[in-house]
Amino acid sequence: MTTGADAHPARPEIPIRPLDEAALTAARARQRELVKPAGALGRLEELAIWLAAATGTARPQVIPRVVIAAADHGVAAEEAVSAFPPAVTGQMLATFLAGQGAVTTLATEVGAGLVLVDAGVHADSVPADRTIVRVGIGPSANLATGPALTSAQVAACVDCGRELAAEAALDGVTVLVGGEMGIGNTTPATCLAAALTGRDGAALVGPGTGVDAEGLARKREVVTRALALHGPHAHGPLGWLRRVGGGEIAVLCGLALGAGEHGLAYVCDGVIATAAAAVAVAIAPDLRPRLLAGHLSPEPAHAVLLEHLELDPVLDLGMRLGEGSGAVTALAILRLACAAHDGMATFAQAGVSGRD
Ligand SMILES: Cc1cc2ncn([C@H]3O[C@H](COP(=O)(O)O)[C@@H](O)[C@H]3O)c2cc1C
Ligand SMILES: O=C(O)c1cccnc1
Repeated sequence: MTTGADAHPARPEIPIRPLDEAALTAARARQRELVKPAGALGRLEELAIWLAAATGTARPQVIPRVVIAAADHGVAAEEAVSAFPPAVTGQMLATFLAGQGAVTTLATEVGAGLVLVDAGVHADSVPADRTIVRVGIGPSANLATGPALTSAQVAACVDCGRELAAEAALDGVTVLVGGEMGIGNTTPATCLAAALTGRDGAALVGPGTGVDAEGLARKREVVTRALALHGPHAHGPLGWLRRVGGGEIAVLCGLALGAGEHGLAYVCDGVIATAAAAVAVAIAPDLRPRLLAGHLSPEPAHAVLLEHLELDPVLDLGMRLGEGSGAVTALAILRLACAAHDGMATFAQAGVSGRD
């Protein structure tokens, strides 16, 4: 396997739609007129204004879709970095299909549509269901001994994510959530967090699914080894994505980019989805204002990524699952924010006296 320099350009040109200034101004003005003291709904006001700007309408609606990308990882098979076996990735896809996973129950409750993507699940454990979108690649290679993906695999995954965002826009979706399932994927996510922020990788390693002290030490060693192996050769965010990423992370990177291209809002979940979004922002910096941090995960790399992206999480509930579960939970708050923004009367309409 080659560790030669990355051949592809670091920053392909991806046109990101700017926020809609007119909708932003109109939504801000509306908030000032609603029958409450200015600012009294706190972050709910900001959320409605943000969604107005992101979706280009003064009275925005949350029409959500969750794309769950799944992949297996050579680093999980070969370096024992997870508390669970790789077979769980495909088994959880089957659980999602049955509507019985955490994210699927939460998504049903907030009325979000779901799309499942196979971005490299082991062929012997992936469900045969025809509704699953298939990128057509296998599990990533062990990032501790060589590049995780080939350039062609990265391109196929990123294109798949961008296409799913385009389809969502055509279907009238306004808010996209990227979720993931991939045993071992906190390891690539932590590598990417270190690479993008310049922080020490070992210090960003967390327990993921709950590895013991020995597993944690092994994970730190693996992350340190991977960063040392690839650092001298990696050029730009796409180079890092190829070397230390994974299929589901590349799909979610493309999904976030696609949200930017098609004028959708994008809600980041935990450490893996946020690492993917951070790669997308490194490729296309104009994407950042379209992102919302749904929640804060206790994985150390997550806080560092959010700080790097200057994103303030909506929720801090100690959730450390992934799947998109934290972002979907935040959709409930976003929906309430929009309900108040749209449904409240103005002072004039309600016949309520304004400030002295
Ligand atoms: C049953 C089960 C359901 C999950 N749903 C999400 N994850 C989460 O855990 C994995 C990452 O943690 P690590 O790097 O430690 O393997 C990913 O699949 C992530 O989505 C799950 C993990 C398990 C075991
Ligand atoms: O932050 C997350 O999303 C996360 C944390 C642990 C395991 N899987 C996902």
